Amino acid sequence: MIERPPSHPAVPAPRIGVLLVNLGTPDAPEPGPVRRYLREFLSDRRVVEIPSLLWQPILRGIILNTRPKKSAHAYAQVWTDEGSPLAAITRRQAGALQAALGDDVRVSWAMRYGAPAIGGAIDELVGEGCRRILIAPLYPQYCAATTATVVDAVGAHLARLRWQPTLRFLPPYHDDPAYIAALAASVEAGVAALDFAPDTLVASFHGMPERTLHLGDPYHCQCVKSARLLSEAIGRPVEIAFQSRFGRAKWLEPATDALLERLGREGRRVAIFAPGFSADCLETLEELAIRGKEQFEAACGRDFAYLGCLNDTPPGMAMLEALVRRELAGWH
Ligand SMILES: C=CC1=C(C)c2cc3[nH]c(cc4nc(cc5[nH]c(cc1n2)c(C)c5CCC(=O)O)C(CCC(=O)O)=C4C)c(C)c3C=C
Ligand SMILES: [Fe+2]
Ligand SMILES: [Fe+2]
Repeated sequence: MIERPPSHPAVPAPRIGVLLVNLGTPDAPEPGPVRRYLREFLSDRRVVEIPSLLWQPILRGIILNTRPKKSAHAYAQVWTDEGSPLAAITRRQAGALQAALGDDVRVSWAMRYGAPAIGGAIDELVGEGCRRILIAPLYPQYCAATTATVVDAVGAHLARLRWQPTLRFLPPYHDDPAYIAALAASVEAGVAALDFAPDTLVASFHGMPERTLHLGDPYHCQCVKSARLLSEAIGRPVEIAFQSRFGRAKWLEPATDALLERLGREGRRVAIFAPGFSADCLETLEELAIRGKEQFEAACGRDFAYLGCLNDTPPGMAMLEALVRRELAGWH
C-alpha cells in the first residue's frame, strides 16, 4: 500500500480553486505592524526599482523610522470593526463570489504582502482537493509593481511543492466590457445619489514612477484606456489623474492633489473615484475622501464627493463573477 503524504487530500475530489489576491495591508493601525508591512512591501524590487545596496540603507535608515508612525495615523482614520478596509472588503468579495459560484469551486483570498499570505492560501486550497487554481490578481490595469509581483510570489511558493496544482491567471481587465459596464453603473449611481450635480468627474489611479512607462510597463496606457472607455460608456468627460506619489523621482502626471487644488480654485463641482482599486483602502478612503477633500476645500472649492470603489457591490460582484466564470470555462 502506498501511504498518502499528509499534504494530499484524503478524499480525491478534484475541485477548482479561485484565489483572489490584493496588495496587502498591516495587521493593525499601529507603527509596529505598519513598519513590518512596509518593510516587506517596499523591499520588493519590483515596487522600488533601485539597486538594493542603495535602497535598503535608505529604507531601513530613514523610511522605516519615519513613515510607519505617519501611516499608522492615516490607517487609524479608516480602520473598521472588521479590520483594514482592504482586507475586510477582499474577504467579503471572496464570500460573495463563493456564494455565486457554488460548491464545485472553492474561493479563497490572500494578500501579496502581509496576511493572509499567498502560499498558505494555495496550500489550503490544495488541501481541500483543488488541483486546479485560478489566481486572480485584483488589479484591472497590469503593472509590474502589482500584477507581476503576484505571479512572482505564486511561482516562489510553487517552487517548493512536489505536486504542484495547475494554474491559470486572470488577465488584466482594464478594457473588459464587464469592467467598464460595472464602473459606469457604479459612477452613475454614485453621481445620482449626490446632493449636488458634479460638473467634473475625476478618475484617480495609483501613480507610478514615470520611468516605468518609458521602460515599457503598459500600466499608464491601460489607465488612459479605462478612463476613455468609461467616458464613452457614461457619455461625459472623465479627467484622469495619478495619486499617492512616493519618493523624489518624477511620477506620472497630472498628480491628483495638484488637480484637486486647481479644480477647487476654479470653483468646479467635483466627483472623484478610483477605478484602479478593486477595493476601498487607505489610498482611497484617507488619501482621496479625507485628504483630497481637505486639499480641494483649502483651495476654496465647495462641492466635492468621493465615490466608492466597486468593492462587493452588485455591479462589482457581477463583474468579478463574469470574469472568473469566463476563465473557469476553459477548465470544464
Ligand atoms: C514606490 C512605492 C509605491 C509604488 C510603486 C506603488 C504602486 C502601487 N500601489 C498600488 C496599490 C496600493 N498601494 C497601497 C499603499 C501603499 N503604496 C505605497 C507605495 C507604492 N505603491 C505605500 C508606501 C503604501 C502604504 C501606505 C502608505 O504608507 O502610504 C494600497 C493600500 C493598502 C492598504 O492597506 O489600504 C494599495 C491598494 C497600486 C495599484 C500600484 C501600482 C499601480
Ligand atoms: Fe501603492
Ligand atoms: Fe497614499
